[in-house]
Amino acid sequence: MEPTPSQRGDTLQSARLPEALLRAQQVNLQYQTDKAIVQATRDVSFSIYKGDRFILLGPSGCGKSSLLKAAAGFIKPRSGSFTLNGKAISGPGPDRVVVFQEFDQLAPWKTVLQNVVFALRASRTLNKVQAKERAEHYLHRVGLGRFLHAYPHTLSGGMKQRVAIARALAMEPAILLMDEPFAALDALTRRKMQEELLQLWDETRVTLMFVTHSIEEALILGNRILLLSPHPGQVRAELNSHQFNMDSAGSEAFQAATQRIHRLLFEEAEAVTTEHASNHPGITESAYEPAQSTY
Ligand SMILES: Nc1ncnc2c1ncn2[C@@H]1O[C@H](COP(=O)(O)OP(=O)(O)OP(=O)(O)O)[C@@H](O)[C@H]1O
Repeated sequence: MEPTPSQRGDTLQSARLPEALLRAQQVNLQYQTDKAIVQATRDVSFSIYKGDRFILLGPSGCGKSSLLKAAAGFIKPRSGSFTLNGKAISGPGPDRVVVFQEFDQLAPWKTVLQNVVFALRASRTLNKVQAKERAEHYLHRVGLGRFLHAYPHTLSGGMKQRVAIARALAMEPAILLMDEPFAALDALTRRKMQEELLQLWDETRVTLMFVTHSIEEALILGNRILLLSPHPGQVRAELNSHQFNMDSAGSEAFQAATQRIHRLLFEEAEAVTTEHASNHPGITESAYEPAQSTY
């Protein structure tokens, strides 16, 4: 049967991509050192859509952190551009908040609550009462309601990281930029934090850009993964991975996806192009699919 005009419209609508929230176009990042110019990334392009859990995955030194810093506005591309909602990124802003690895993210002389309130007050959008209410709300959300008045040195690594995430979420940014946020944690805590991040995402649908060099972490957390080649980082492939979650690790499809990503990352580009995504039920290539609930 012929589709009705409205059905045809729906099909066209669903085939159309949404506007990108954050877009990198042909980004070349370089560092000038005493001795030489270090090319960190070469012509990297990608688009992150609202609600994505977008992962930058690649070996050490491929430029993941540099891309995140450039998206945050801390460093400027040598050429190419970053845009947020179509506007060029020219410096840091409250619409992009970064969570780093655990080390020293919190002021040790401030309580948990004061740390979050301070960040909110610094952005000058909330008064004292509003900032306190917002801070308490997000600290409860990450399960730290009983630790509002604790000092950072009395918290475990995982709890400190939760404060940093609550502080970032409390800023209600357009995108949360996370640079290996769980890398310094032990394996069990890391797994718990991954689970909590997915739960938080389910509740908030915050857009995430997440840097990791762990294939497993990328598959568990991401709905889309950008694979970068070894130094200097170039885009190797872009994959959809929303079908995996905390419970998938160890499954056959998960193992197959892990092996395939490993090959894509570490084998020669020519060998990679001979392989086709349809041979691998675990992950699909390129075509955008929005993030879905992880439970
Ligand atoms: N401040 C800097 N000055 C000079 N070179 C730098 C600087 N920061 C990074 N680089 C170089 O740029 C390249 C990319 O570094 P970057 O930290 O972005 O990689 P990465 O993929 O995040 O690595 P890792 O996973 O080890 O953190 C590397 O060769 C690195 O040595």
